[in-house]
Amino acid sequence: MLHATPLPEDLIDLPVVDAGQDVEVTVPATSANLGPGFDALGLALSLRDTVRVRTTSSGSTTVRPTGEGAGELPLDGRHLVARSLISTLHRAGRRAPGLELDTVNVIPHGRGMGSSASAIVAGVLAGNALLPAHEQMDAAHLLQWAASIEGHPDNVAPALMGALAISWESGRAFHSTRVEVHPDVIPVLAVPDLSLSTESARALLPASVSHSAAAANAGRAALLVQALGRNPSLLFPATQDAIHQDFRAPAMLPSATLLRALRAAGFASTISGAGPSVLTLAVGEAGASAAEETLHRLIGAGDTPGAWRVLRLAVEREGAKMGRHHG
Ligand SMILES: Nc1ncnc2c1ncn2[C@@H]1O[C@H](COP(=O)(O)OP(=O)(O)OP(=O)(O)O)[C@@H](O)[C@H]1O
Ligand SMILES: N[C@@H](CCO)C(=O)O
Repeated sequence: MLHATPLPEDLIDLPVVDAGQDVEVTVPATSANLGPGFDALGLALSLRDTVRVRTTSSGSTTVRPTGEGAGELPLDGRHLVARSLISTLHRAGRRAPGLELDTVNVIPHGRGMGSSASAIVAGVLAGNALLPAHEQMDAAHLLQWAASIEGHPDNVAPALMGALAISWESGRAFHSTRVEVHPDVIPVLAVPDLSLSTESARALLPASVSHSAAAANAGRAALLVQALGRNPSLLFPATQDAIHQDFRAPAMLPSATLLRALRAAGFASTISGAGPSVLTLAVGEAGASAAEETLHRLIGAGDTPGAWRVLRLAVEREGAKMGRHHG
């Protein structure tokens, strides 16, 4: 992920974008990996963060966050949305005359629900919208730029496009295609009160995996696209992973325990993103109710310490949305 960088001296002379602009962007949460699709598959979820950006002539950047993370996040240009916005302007050879950001955060942070990707997408889209029309990036470049800031495309792509995104890397370029999800698929999330940074979770992964594990994941990931798009009855075998969840389990033991119990009960459950939330892909309203009841029972049994939130969501069909305030 992008790290805080002070404005280098040679950027101070960049031309500014217009002051007095007022844009708003909303971006969905996402769940990446979905079991076997490590760094490739991601699903948009029906929770949205909102960011309103005004360009001012103050010469400084002020962020007013509310909701998730408020009180912990930086209130200036180090804030991830602001950093992503500012770097998008610099990429185009521009800078802001001054910025005011108001953010309403609903997506939990460090829980495997794509909060950093949503923040980056919000900043990149807002920055792009502040540029003169002929300097703005198209959809392919927005994906490329946002994924290069995040480091991998699997959250950024569904945050931009909605539904299921299949992403791949070719050389240093990220690509993605959108797949419509079967209407019976209902995501149910179990979100613990402890957070885990993606950076720490990635540090637990081995440099290589066996040929047989890679082959198993390739088959299940292919099956998962069919299961999510057309035949949800295949979701249980399609969500089996062999290359990342076990390696990360020591950093999220309650989540690993919950995942094992859910799969033993026949639910298509995975670790959401880098964890520690647990995602269940339920089928139909009855399936989602059964998942919720099972989750409450397992959490109540005391084998998974800590406080948990159970969220019955929907697959979000729409990706990030931009608007502009006038007057
Ligand atoms: N809306 C936001 N505004 C500012 N910073 C944010 C926001 N959302 C996330 N961040 C930053 O990103 C960090 C979380 O990112 P991280 O990649 O570790 O987890 P995640 O994106 O929530 O989970 P995952 O990538 O596994 O889905 C937060 O601790 C915070 O520093
Ligand atoms: N594919 C990423 C998703 C979390 O950002 C990971 O598991 O590390």
